[in-house]
Amino acid sequence: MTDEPTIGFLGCGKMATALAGGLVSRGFAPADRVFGTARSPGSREAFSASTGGAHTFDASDGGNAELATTVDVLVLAVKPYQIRETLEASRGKRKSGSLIVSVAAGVTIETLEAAAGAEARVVRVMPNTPSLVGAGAAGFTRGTHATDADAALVRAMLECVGVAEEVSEPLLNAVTAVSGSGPAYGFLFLEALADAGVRAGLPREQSQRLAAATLRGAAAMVEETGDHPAVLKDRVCSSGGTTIAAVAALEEHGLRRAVHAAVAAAAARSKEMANE
Ligand SMILES: NC(=O)C1=CN([C@@H]2O[C@H](COP(=O)(O)OP(=O)(O)OC[C@H]3O[C@@H](n4cnc5c(N)ncnc54)[C@H](OP(=O)(O)O)[C@@H]3O)[C@@H](O)[C@H]2O)C=CC1
Ligand SMILES: O=C(O)[C@@H]1CCC=N1
Repeated sequence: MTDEPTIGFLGCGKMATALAGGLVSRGFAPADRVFGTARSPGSREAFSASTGGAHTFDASDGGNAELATTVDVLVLAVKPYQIRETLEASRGKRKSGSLIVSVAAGVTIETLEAAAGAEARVVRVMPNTPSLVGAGAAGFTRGTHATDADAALVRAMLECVGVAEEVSEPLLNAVTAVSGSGPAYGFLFLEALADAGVRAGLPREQSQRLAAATLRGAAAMVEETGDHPAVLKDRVCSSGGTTIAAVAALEEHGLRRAVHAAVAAAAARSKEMANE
């Protein structure tokens, strides 16, 4: 493999577009070393636009095989139920020495290796869509034949667009539930906070800007101070003040229970998908 590997996304939908877009805009790979495949022109055009012109192949017209032949890193980014079939179809067509990276939720290393063929080097990744803006959070686990160099390459890719944690495979269900699906929880909370601000009288755009900057600020405080979130929360809560009144309302309405239930549901679903 060269210093600058070619990276191909088999399936160029929402996750592939976010990851590829982030990798190109953050300088991990120039657009002419990034490729994608999909069946519809719409998917391919959106991928190309978000990556500054990465070339795409038509999956309905032999494009998946062309991609497999072309790239050093083959990122499987179709729906989980399509992974086995598309990976089996790439057998005997993949570029010599290429690395397979799957971003599919719930599809195990065992399934990937069985579909890819003997000795295939596989890394399983759970990224998230904020990769597009360099604020991703990902977990990954290496397959039986993946080398230290493969793991280092995947880590470098993921760290170019955010943070990356190597975990044992069973923990990928938890990673999926916390950071893979997590942006949706953040967006839901942010939408609710902005709505509530509108209800309290703020114009919509101002409320949304304030809500987004506040959540970003809270996350940055946790990351940059290393303080426990509870300590930071306590510093906002003046005795008899506004914040503790709001915190009490959140506790009464079951915020913590709701978050626990959400993460447990996502982790259970991820585990279940391994058997589908
Ligand atoms: N969305 C997210 O936040 C995250 C998703 N993931 C994982 O990423 C994967 C993709 O999810 P997501 O991006 O959301 O889904 P999308 O539906 O947005 O993307 C799937 C892509 O696959 C293409 N496709 C379908 N069939 C084929 C085929 N036979 N050959 C090549 N391409 C094909 C689709 O385009 P077309 O229909 O035009 O062919 C589409 O571009 C999933 O496995 C998911 O678990 C992981 C982490 C986060
Ligand atoms: O909802 C899903 O199944 C995918 C995996 C994590 C985020 N989106």
